[in-house]
Amino acid sequence: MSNQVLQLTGVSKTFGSGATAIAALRNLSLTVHATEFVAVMGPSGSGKSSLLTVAGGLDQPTSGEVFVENTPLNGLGLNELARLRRRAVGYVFQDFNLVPTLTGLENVALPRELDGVASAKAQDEAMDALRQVGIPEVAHRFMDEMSGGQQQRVAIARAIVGERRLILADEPTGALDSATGDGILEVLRARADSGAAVVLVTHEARHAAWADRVVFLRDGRVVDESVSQNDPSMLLAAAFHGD
Ligand SMILES: Nc1ncnc2c1ncn2[C@@H]1O[C@H](COP(=O)(O)OP(=O)(O)OP(=O)(O)O)[C@@H](O)[C@H]1O
Repeated sequence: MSNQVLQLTGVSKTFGSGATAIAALRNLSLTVHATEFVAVMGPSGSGKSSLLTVAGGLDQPTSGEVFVENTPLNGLGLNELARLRRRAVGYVFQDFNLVPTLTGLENVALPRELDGVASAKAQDEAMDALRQVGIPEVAHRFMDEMSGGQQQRVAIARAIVGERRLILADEPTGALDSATGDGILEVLRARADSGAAVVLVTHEARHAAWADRVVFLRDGRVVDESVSQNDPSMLLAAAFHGD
């Protein structure tokens, strides 16, 4: 299907080798289409973050293939991979990964400018993204002048700026109070509704209710998938599987 934004086929990821090898992902396959919002849940160590880093081309699978917008990542050189990541993939890291010497606005505009968008346009887009996550007031502040929650929202704005088609978010609401966290889920949902594919790692069953589908991992494998938004049985399943 042409509207596949992310496809993992038979992906395994092993850290280390020999007796101490750790299998983080085992023969995992997953397809996420445009307009789809998928929540990934599972116990600590089940491979959720590994799934995201491999899906976003930040790490290579040990075996199997990853396609982003039908482009096989393993066929790309480093520069091409970096370009594809900037253009197509918005990534929210657990530890935000913001540049401390840049302002909030500059952090959000940076990937667009690196991609050749004129500075004024990149800054307009960045301001729009900061408004969407509810913090236009931090545009001209540096990281050490922001709360943890504000930094987290800058990281989310950077991931959604410029209409990226694949949004990968690793526990993006961790530093936020529940009302602000819900606001972020709303932003991610709206991104999916307007054409992006969204993959969210979360521990919170409540957040999974925003998703079209919940994928449960255990020991690096998909052990269950629940479909249908706002289905109470899905919430129960999510609560059961969460740790
Ligand atoms: N860089 C690494 N080197 C060695 N082992 C790793 C590395 N990254 C992850 N692992 C191991 O791979 C397995 C899966 O880790 P991963 O971080 O993907 O799980 P997770 O489900 O995201 O966990 P959490 O919910 O605690 O963040 C774990 O056993 C972890 O210890």
